[in-house]
Amino acid sequence: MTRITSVSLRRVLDSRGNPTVEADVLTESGGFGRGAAPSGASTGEYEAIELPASESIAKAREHAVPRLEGVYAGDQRAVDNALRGADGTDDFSAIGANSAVAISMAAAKAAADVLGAPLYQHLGGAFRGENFPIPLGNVVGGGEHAKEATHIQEFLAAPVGAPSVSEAVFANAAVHAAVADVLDERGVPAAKGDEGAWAPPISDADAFEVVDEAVDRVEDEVGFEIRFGLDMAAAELYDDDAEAYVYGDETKSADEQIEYVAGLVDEYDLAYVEDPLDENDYEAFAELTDRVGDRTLICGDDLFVTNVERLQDGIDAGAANSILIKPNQIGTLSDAFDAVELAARNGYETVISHRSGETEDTTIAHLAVATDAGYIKTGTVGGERTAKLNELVRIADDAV
Ligand SMILES: C=C(OP(=O)(O)O)C(=O)O
Ligand SMILES: [Mg+2]
Repeated sequence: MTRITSVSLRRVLDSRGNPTVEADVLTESGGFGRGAAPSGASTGEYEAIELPASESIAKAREHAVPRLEGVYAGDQRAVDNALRGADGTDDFSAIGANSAVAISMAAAKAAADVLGAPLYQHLGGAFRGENFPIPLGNVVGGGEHAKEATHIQEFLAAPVGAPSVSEAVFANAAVHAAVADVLDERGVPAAKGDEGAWAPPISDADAFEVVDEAVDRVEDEVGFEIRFGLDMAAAELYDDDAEAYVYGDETKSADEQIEYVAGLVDEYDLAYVEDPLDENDYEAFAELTDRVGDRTLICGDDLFVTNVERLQDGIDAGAANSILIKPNQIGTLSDAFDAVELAARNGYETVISHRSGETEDTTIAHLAVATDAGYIKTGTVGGERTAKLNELVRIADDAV
């Protein structure tokens, strides 16, 4: 029996030290699941709404919890429909997407617990667990995740030739360490940003050199192909009034930005470019994808916000060839699955992603395996990041 008997909610710390929502779901037969909401810093304009943790908890206790009692935890759509019904808005602004996503994930885990199956198998079925995503590892970063560092938000190691997920995870950690060596050799001090990437006070051009060198060194060491990619988080660089992308004292028009990114793809053989353009500019996304989409992934994060309607607009426009999936951007696992399925039906690659504010929750590692995602973006070092990476290693080792 997987009927939900209780849902409890509490405030816990996230990796930035901010309060976030944790949910516990219990079922009639003693199944237990716990989920915690992550939180973004460079959030997209069209994301579901996160409320202050205390307010979200109070609203969810009043409106959602009574509706969830008696619902089958194993029927994820019923759980998520109950959450949507309790909220009554399109963007979870009534109870908060933070409580919604924490409950949605906790219910899935409670159902898996009742079944005695790993979460990825409950979500993805019996034939999942053979394919693993390539982890994209943030090794240098700035933007909204670290002040006085690069304008580009994330430089991401992409160990595309790794023979196993474990070797890929360790390769990314080695690139992270090699970046520290290269920075040290150049006499550049570096703190870390929100996701554990190095946040050196250097130009974007210098960061490309540093990451390229670090990747080369580790590639020589491990003997398989490692490339790198970017999350430009360009909506954060875009100034609506100036109609330009602002890089400190320099600005670029949309055409110049397309030219710049296309040049970077070729110069550095980039495997992946996320949000290279503003979240409202489908047309520019389409132009860039037309130019370089045959040799790199152009991924929409703030552009699509895990939302099937925005993704469909992108598919119609030819904008991008991949989508970032962040369950808290949309509020439930069912909605996240719908976005993955629409993407897959249209030949878009999927990249399951963490947020810059994270917890020890490992749901996204299971989600990536369950959905057969090509990639996962979940950092490189730091406890809240390694929680997901180590879970992937355990799933591959059949040890969850
Ligand atoms: C993980 C990201 O950052 P945030 O969680 O701050 O949106 C991102 O932009 O992809
Ligand atoms: Mg992003």
